[in-house]
Formats: sequence, C-alpha cells, structure tokens
Amino acid sequence: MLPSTLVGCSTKGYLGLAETRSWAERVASGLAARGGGDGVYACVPHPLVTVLSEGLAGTGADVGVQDVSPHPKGPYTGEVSAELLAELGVRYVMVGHPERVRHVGETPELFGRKVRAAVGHGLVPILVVGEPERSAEPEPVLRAQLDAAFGGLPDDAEVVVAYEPTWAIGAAEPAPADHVLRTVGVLRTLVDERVARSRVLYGGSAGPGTFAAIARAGAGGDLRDVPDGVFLGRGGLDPDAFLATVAEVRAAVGAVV
Ligand SMILES: O=C[C@H](O)COP(=O)(O)O
Repeated sequence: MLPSTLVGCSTKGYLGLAETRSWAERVASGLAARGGGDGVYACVPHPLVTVLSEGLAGTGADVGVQDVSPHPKGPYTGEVSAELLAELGVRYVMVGHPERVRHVGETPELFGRKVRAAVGHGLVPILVVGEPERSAEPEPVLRAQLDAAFGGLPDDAEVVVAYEPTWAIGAAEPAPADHVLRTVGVLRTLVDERVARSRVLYGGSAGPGTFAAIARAGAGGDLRDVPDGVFLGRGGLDPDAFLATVAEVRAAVGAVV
C-alpha cells in the first residue's frame, strides 16, 4: 500500500559515490530522530542503488531510481530491467521526466512501456507530468500524458504521479501555489479515472517552505487540490533541507486531516 504522504529527492546526476553515501547516512540518522522514514524515498542513478539502500537500511525509507528499461531480462545490452531493480530492493522508478525527453529523446509511447514493465515487476512508477510552457493549458497536456503512460495497466496497479511543470524545473522558484492547487485538482481527477491506487506530488524547484505554502494556500478549500507531498531535486541535495521538508510535509498534513 502506498504511504499517505511522500517526500522524495531525485539526486539526478549531482551526487557521486561518496556524496550519496554521506547523504544517505545523514538522512538516515535524521529520520531516526524524526519518527522514521515511512513515505520517504530517494531516486539515484542505477550504480548507486546499493550504497543508498545500505545507507537507508532500517529507516523504513525507500530506494528509487531515475530510469527503468522497457525490456525484460535478456539480450538488451546496457539496459537495467525492472526485474533486476526489484531484485535489488528498489521500490520506485521514475518515468517521463522532461530531462529524459530533452536529453535522450524519450517518447510518450516509451513511457507507457516503461510504466507497464515497472508495474509488471511490482515496482511503483513515479510518472512525471506537466505542461511544457507556462502559457500552456495544463488539462489537455496532462490528459494526453496519462493516456500514453497508463494504458493497459492492471486494476491493482499502484502509481505515483509527480506534477512537475517543465517551466518550473531547474528554475529560480517553484510554480505559484495557486497554480499547483488548481492543477493538482484537475490532475487527481484524471488520474482517478485511469488508476485506483495513486498519490500525486508536486515537483519543480521545490524545497523547504514549498509544501507549507501550497498547504496554506489550499487551507479551507478542497483537500484534493493539495498534493500528497513533494518531489525535490536540487532542494533535497542538502540532507538538512531534505529532512526539514519531510518534517514540514508531515506537520502540514497532520494539521489539515
Ligand atoms: O525530479 C525532480 C525535479 O525535476 C525537480 O528538480 P529541481 O528541484 O532541481 O527543479
């Protein structure tokens, strides 16, 4: 079953071996002092899975990766299969990030194959969706992204959808809270029409303060508009900032439910 709130960090290509080990150890000791790691995860490059899982061992936090092959085990040189990732104890796999579109040329059709491969081996895909430009209307973009990614999934599939408008990734600041609230409400409805078990996160230049601002802006409104947590990139590379965000999300959610 998916945790009710989620706070994750994708270290992208920022952290090397020693830095990942140190990040995991500092996060693990912080989580031990903050009620454990339920609903906490990090997504690292494949070669760093073992060092991350060793560092987070015993905390309850989960290990994720930034990509998964659409292919099964077999003659697919250089590919990392969902089956192997499951064997390594990975829980979450990112799919659909705009950096994979921009730098590697991945397509919506490929995202669908990756999602199905992940779900087929008990992994939880974190599908990254969002409109490419600030001026774009989110709903049709999100609808098309979800249609491409979630076709042919079994009824009991568990998925995480990270709303990351491309214009807010790697930016000076996150998307405005009112935009996030408006879009997460629409997104949640679209996701619920396609899969039964899901969580919806916000990502894009998020860090300490981002979730609290969204939750504050959404207080008194429809709770479905508030995401179930945040997915950090740069904002989570400092373990203290990451831990502060974990505490902030837990406190904000505790305050509204
Ligand atoms: O997956 C994480 C996001 O792309 C966020 O990255 P960023 O916080 O560095 O903008």
